[in-house]
Amino acid sequence: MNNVIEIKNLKKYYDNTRAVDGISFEVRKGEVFAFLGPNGAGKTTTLEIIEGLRKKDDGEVIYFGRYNSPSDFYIKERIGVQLQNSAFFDNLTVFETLNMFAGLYKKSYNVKKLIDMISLNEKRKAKVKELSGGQKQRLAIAVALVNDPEIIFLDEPTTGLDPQARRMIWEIIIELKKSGKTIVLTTHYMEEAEQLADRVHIIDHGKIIASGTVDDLIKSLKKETVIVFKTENQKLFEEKFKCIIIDNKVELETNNIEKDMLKLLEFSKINNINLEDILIRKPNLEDVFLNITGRSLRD
Ligand SMILES: Nc1ncnc2c1ncn2[C@@H]1O[C@H](COP(=O)(O)OP(=O)(O)OP(=O)(O)O)[C@@H](O)[C@H]1O
Repeated sequence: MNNVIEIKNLKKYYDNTRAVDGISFEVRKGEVFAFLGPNGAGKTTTLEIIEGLRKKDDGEVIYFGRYNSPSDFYIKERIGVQLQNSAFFDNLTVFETLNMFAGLYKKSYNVKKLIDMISLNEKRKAKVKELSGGQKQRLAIAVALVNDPEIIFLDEPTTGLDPQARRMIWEIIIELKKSGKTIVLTTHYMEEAEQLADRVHIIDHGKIIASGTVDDLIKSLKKETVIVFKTENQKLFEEKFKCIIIDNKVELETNNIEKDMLKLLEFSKINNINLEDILIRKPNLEDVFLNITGRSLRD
């Protein structure tokens, strides 16, 4: 039995919003499973239903092949949850906070080791209110680990953090995977999914619109290269070459870079148009999302 979680036809509607619109997937033991999607796609709602924090309207959540209630004590002892916004007691120290949470479980991780794991040793006596955003987020992950869970849910663990703080969290997640934990992660950062995930499920308007390994998803585009440039005449290129405009740049996906590059340059010369900041890159998950939805992940 390799699936630790199976989700069947999950639904959650709010008035006119189909927050989760009939999604099914499974999470395999030991993998980093990522939900990638823009704001409002339904990631948090899905996660919170699986965690037992929100009620579903329909569908099934099955843990370890047989338990269908996340609020069962058996399940609670085996999962760890980091919410998108965690509220801690401002005046407790890092050590006191973790010690308090550890006291809630039958089995708990050694708090000193946990502090080591999240590299907050120097801050163990600091009060929560004195921590930086990245340090607070690492504390939130440590709280999720306090019961030494088999499955860890991380809801947008690096949102709003600077690149260095983000990397520190990525390293913690990589170490957790190495130690055999299963990690379910949501993110709207394509790089995060690319760096960490064994399998990515792209979610939009409450539906899973693509899933697979990062490589498989990118290969599904069937394009080898993307030419990116800036110009003041974006519309002209959009019409003539079926380019996409994203972040004020023009992007052309191609399987024949020499031919298409020449065409672009000739066209710009004939029409006396300047092309600036030309670069060539490999396709990424952002392109996958764009090709399916016609929108950018960051819209
Ligand atoms: N309690 C609620 N009442 C009404 N609508 C809600 C509620 N919670 C979520 N929604 C709506 O459901 C949709 C999905 O929201 P959800 O928070 O799950 O998305 P998300 O992908 O996690 O986005 P974000 O990254 O912004 O958190 C959104 O349109 C949101 O406005």
